[in-house]
Formats: sequence, C-alpha cells, structure tokens
Amino acid sequence: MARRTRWIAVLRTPVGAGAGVLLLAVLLLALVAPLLWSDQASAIDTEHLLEGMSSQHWLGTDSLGRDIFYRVLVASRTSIMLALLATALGVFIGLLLGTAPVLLGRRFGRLTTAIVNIAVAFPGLLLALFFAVIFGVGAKGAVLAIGLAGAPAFARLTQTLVAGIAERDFVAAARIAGVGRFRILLRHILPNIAEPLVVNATIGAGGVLLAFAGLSFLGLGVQPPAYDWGRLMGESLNGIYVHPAAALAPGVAVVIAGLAFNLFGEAVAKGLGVPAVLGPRLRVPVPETVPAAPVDDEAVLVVKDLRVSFPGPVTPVRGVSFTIHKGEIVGVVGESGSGKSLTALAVAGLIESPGQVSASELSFLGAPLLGRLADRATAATRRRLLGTSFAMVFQDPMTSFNPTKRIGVQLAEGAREHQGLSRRQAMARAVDRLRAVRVPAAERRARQYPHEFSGGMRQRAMIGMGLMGAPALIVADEPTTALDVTVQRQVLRLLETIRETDEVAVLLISHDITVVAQVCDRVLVMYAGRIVEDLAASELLSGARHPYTRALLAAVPDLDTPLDEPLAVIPGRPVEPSAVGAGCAYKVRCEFLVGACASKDPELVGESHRVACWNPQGHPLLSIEPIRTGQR
Ligand SMILES: Nc1ncnc2c1ncn2[C@@H]1O[C@H](COP(=O)(O)OP(=O)(O)OP(=O)(O)O)[C@@H](O)[C@H]1O
Repeated sequence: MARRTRWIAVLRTPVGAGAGVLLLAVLLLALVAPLLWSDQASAIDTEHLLEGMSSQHWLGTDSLGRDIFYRVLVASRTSIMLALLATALGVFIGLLLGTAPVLLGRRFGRLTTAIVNIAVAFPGLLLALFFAVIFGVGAKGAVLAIGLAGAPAFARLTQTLVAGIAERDFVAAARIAGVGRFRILLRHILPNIAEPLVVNATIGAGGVLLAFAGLSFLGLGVQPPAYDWGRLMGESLNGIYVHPAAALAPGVAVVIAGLAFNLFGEAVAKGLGVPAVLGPRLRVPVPETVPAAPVDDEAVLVVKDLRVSFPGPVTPVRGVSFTIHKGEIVGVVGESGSGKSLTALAVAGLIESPGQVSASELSFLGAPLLGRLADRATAATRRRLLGTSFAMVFQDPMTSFNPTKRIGVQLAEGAREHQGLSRRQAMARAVDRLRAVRVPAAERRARQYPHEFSGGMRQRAMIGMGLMGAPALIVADEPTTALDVTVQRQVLRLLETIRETDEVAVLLISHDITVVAQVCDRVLVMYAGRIVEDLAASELLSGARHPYTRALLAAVPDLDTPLDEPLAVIPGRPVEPSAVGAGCAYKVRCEFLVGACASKDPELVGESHRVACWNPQGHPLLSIEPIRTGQR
C-alpha cells in the first residue's frame, strides 16, 4: 500500500511525470507504429531515391525511395522489444548468479562472486562483441550477447542487495524456523530487492538500447529485411554528408527512447530512495509433533564449554557453560563486546562461516544442536524441533519483520511450514497469538504491514510469532533496547506472563543489569567471552561476589545518586577478544588483584552460585591480602 503511494508520489513530481509520459509515449509508439505505418515504411518508390526532406517525405527517402520518417517510427518496435528482451535476459542471469550464495551456500557462492567480479571488470561493449562473434550475427545472437554482457552488472547489484537483506533478522529467524533456502529467497529476499532491481533494470534498459543500436549499426545485430534504429543508422551512414537527416533521425530516436528509460528509472530511484531496503526482523517456531526428549530433568537448553571463534584467530566466546530449565528466565548481562549476542547466535545455529562453533555439549530439549548430522531424517528432525520449539526475538523492532509482507502472513508462515496448517487455520492462529500478546484489534492488525505497527507492538507481535508453535525456549537478544521505558516494561511483563502461563524458558540478553534483575530468575554475567558469575537474580544486589558484577551494579544510578557528582563508571575499557592474554581477563580493571590473577584464568566454580574469581568479594578470602591497584 505504502509502496503504491510512494510510486504515485514519484509520478506526481515534474521529472517523474515528464519521464513517465515520455516512456509511455515511446512504448505506445513501439506498440502501434508497425500496425499503422508498416505499408508506408516499406513502400518502394524508385522515382524518389535518396531524396532530401520534403513535405511529402518529412525526413526524405532512402536508396530504395522508402520513407525514412515512417521507417524510424516502425523500427521503434524491433529496437525496443529487443532491448527489453536483452535487459530481461541480463536481469535473469544476474539474478541467478547474484542469488547463488543464498541458494548454494557459501563455498559455491564465493566462486560465483569471484566469477562475477572478473566479468564485471570487462567493458560491457567488449563482452557484447565477444558474445556476438560466438552467437553469430543476427537479432537472436545480439540479444544473447547484450544480455550476457549486462548480466555481471546485475549479478553484482543483486549480490549487494541480497547481502544487505540476507543479514536481516527476519531472514535469520526464517532460517531458525527451518524455512528452506529457496523459499527464503522467494518469500523474504526477492520481494525486498525487487524495487531497486526493477528501477536499475529500467535505467539499464536505456543503455541496452544504445548497445543494441551499436551492434546493429556495425552489422552484427538485426539483419535485412528486418530493421531497427541501429540498422537504419548503418544504412544511412554512406550518405550522411548529402542526406544527414536519414542518419540523424534514427540516432535521435535512440537518444529519446534511451533517455525515457533512464530518466524514468532515475526519477523513481530518487523518489523511492532506492536502494533503501528497510529493516526487518525476526521469527521462529511451530508445531506439536516434535519428538522432544527432556525426560531426565527439566533442562531445556544445555550449553557446555561453548566456544565461538573467527579467523585471526579470535575467540570472542571462550568456554561458556550454563543450563536453562523449563519455565526459567535466565538473564545474560555484560558490557558491549562481552560475547552475549554471539552466545545466543551460536545456540540458535546462526553463526556463519568463517565463524566456528564448538562445545562439549549443546543440546536443546535433549537433541544435539551441533555436529554433523548422520542422515537427512535427523537433520529434518532437528530443523523441525528448532522450528517449532525455539523462538528468537531480536533487538530492533524496526527490523523484526519482512517489510513487504503483512504481519499475519508472516506469523502464519512458520505454522504452515511446520504444523501443516492450512492458510486459513494458520491465519486464525496468527490472530489468536496476536491477541495473546495483547495486540489490540488483532484481526485488523494481522492484515497490516510492519510499518503500521508501533515499535512496542512490533516487538510483541514478534514474540507472538515465537508463540505460533509451542515454544520451550525464547531467546531474546536486547528485546527492549530500542523501546522507551513504558513500552519496555510492557514487553518484559509479557515475557514474564508467557513464562508463567506456558512454562516457556527465556534467555534474556541485556546490557542493562536492572532490567535483568527485575525479570529474571537467574543471571549470567559475561566478561570477555566467559561467564564470570552465575547467581540467582534475587541475590544480585546483596550477594554478587565477582568484582565485575559489583562494578556493574555500582555503575547503575539510583534516586539517591547525587546529581552534582559524576556518575560512577567501571574504570578502564572492556578487553578486546584478540587482546585477552594469560590470567583473568578482568585483571587490568580489577581493584582486588591477588597473585594468581595475572597468571591463571579462574574457573567458574560453585553450585547454585558460581563465580570465576581468585578473590571474590562479599565473603573475603581472609588468607589472601588484596593488592589494591592503581587504575588505568
Ligand atoms: N564476525 C565476527 N568476526 C570477528 N569478531 C567478531 C565477529 N562478531 C563479533 N565479534 C566480536 O566478538 C565480540 C563479542 O561480540 P557480541 O556481539 O557477542 O558482543 P555483545 O556482548 O553482544 O555486545 P553488544 O551488547 O554490543 O551486542 C566483540 O568484540 C565483537 O567484536
């Protein structure tokens, strides 16, 4: 809807309207000219050979006495049709090459990217000539030549656009939901790149028209008795000094038609802000017949010694272990860069190559999430399990949903995929879930697009999407960071309610320790890729023992904080993953160093309250004298 309005707005601008009318006129001419003036254009008049302009022949006649004006008009169809065909071919091949990384995976994707990069480096006209020689002279050969020559540019454009969309949260969410690559491409990626692609193809058509005229002019394109503008130019070239109009007229036609495509494309691009691909977001889960197996205890997610590393090598997550039980809300806090998001992404299977994930155990509802899957059935089961029982809510509500699709349709998609619901049933469930997350007028809202929702409502709808199946775990990565305080409270309360009513476990990632303290049962404090403290949220204020946790708490301003004094901050800066050396990663910022801190990284030890520190506070180790350091 909004899309249509924007197009209409473009057509209302003077340039947009002018270019639109010109393009329409050119297309109309191409359509009707051969029907109306074919006879006049081909009528041979041996008495008026190579005549100049006259009232009878406005642009004169050619060597067979045929009227040049009518021939230029009639040639419009062949010229434009062939140019559009070649453009379509270029776009099609460009799309195939540009979307290869999504369809074929990274390795083949890289190969096609390399091929495209090499092809793009060749001048288009040179490529066209090269292909023209291969395919032979004639219109068909020229279409193939120009289409293939234009393909690398469209492939590059497609790759860039696809890369921008493929990293969006809603694509990640669709992947978690087990939506296949082809379907992701078709339903999530292509609709979001269609606009810039169409606009660029329109602009490109102008250039193709010119290239086609060039090939025909050289005698490699349209062959007699057929003719296009390029051919007319070529035929008139010999007499250009005595009879310039015959050569200039088709040239002018090429320029006008080329301009019409170019101007229109440019006007639309400017008006739509192409390539402004908007943000999107999330998704997840679904059905019921999932072979879950958490029979032993109530562990929903078990993570043991999780590591995430990247080439460098850097290891931003260095051995994280925790378990989440049914109906438990576990918070993960830490400064920026501590590895919170990577931990969540690794759990969701969203770390892409060249990132490497390893763990001695990573299981969800008893099913392993890591490792090579022995057979397709196991892989399908795992996909299905994640698709139905695992939900992910991302940070930015602006990017949570595919902007081109209605909210209800997006909610329904996973249910159709995994639960086998019909379109109708899935929509009914979507409306029901929107109601469950307190989206008012759910039926009407389900028919709206993401931009018609407020930020908080979008975030709630995203959680609703997670509830389409029967989720056992919702991973929420900074779900309230982009929201104002009141809306933030509503979203957090919603997560709490879901936990209470459906016993869903929640892994809540936040840099805000007060948020975590309010809603969580347990808190994991992360620093430099490790958990440094794991304790009950109720103990946080009174019983935190790690100097880093205590510093995080001390840095939270409260109503008693004197306004005339600087706010407390944690001295120093978080350590970069690449700079983590021997000993405790927090040592350079810690006030309570002891001898072991410099040489050995402390293990996370304890039962219900785990701390990784050689000198935990609160219950001071009296035998060890703290070394008070000067702060950096
Ligand atoms: N693809 C990558 N390649 C190399 N390093 C990465 C990559 N992705 C993340 N990192 C590094 O890993 C560290 C942890 O990142 P992560 O996003 O998990 O932090 P975070 O705790 O979630 O921070 P924030 O609150 O800012 O999101 C950061 O230092 C980051 O630079």
